[in-house]
Amino acid sequence: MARTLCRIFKGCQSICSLPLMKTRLHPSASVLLRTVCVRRMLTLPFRFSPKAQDFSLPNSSWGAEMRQLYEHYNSQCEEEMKGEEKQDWAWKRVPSYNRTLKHATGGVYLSKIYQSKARFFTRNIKEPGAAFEYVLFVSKDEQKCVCIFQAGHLLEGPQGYVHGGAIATMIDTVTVTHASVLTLLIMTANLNINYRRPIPLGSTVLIDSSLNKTEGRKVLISCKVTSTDGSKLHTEATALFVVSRLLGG
Ligand SMILES: CCCCCCCC/C=C\CCCCCCCC(=O)SCCNC(=O)CCNC(=O)[C@H](O)C(C)(C)COP(=O)(O)OP(=O)(O)OC[C@H]1O[C@@H](n2cnc3c(N)ncnc32)[C@H](O)[C@@H]1OP(=O)(O)O
Repeated sequence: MARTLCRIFKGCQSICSLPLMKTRLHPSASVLLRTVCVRRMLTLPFRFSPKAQDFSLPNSSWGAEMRQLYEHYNSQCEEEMKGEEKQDWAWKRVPSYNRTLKHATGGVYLSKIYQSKARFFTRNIKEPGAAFEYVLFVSKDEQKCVCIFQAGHLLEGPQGYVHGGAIATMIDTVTVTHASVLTLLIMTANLNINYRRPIPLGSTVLIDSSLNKTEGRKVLISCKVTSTDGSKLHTEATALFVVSRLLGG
């Protein structure tokens, strides 16, 4: 029991320790939601499991480019010591699980009872590297989110290139994660995508997401998919998220 409580606490801590952006929606509602979630977890007869695979860590399928970029951002995640003072991190890696509730709780596995077969869309293929291989980092200072995405062979659309729906899925995933850092319980209301240049299957690309503005319950984010050196623009998009009415907006 003590261990379980400790895990829940750590899960919530990891949510709270995610980059808290300068612009935030409903800060009190967000804290309230987190508190309510924890209370619910504690009172319901859920089964907990310590086994929560974090899919955003390197695996054998990652190519050299993916690894290099991962190292680049990951090295900026560590806390730096300057003199006596501990400096805050510039970037933070966002852990990724195959159930939505694990996302929201930072890895705490709540239940095998509720929709036990449900799996997060981008994390439901067992073979590493076969489909969506990605890792996300968020930047507190720049209010940005960057995703390194390696497109596996199961994502084919036109021969040799990535399916437009798979690209849309990744854009939705990256921007929704970015918006989730601002507030929980959001839904994609609008996703507007321009496909400029096809993405070769098996290649690694960067997906950059920037906060445009927040307006009441609305969060507007823009997103670009480019080659890893930034020279080729593959896709650009804007996304609108609406905070659930549960938060009293
Ligand atoms: C360590 C821990 C890590 C934590 C980090 C977290 C990581 C998180 C990662 C993973 C989590 C997993 C999450 C994955 C999910 C992926 C995202 C999806 O695929 S979502 C599914 C697809 N979307 C739907 O199914 C929505 C269906 N639509 C609706 O439910 C409603 O229409 C909704 C909620 C979007 C809005 O409904 P209303 O009744 O609440 O609000 P109204 O009054 O209609 O709109 C509010 C404002 O928004 C504008 N609006 C609404 N829809 C719009 C639209 N399509 N275009 C433009 N404006 C729109 C309206 O005009 C209004 O604006 P005015 O306040 O008047 O200025």
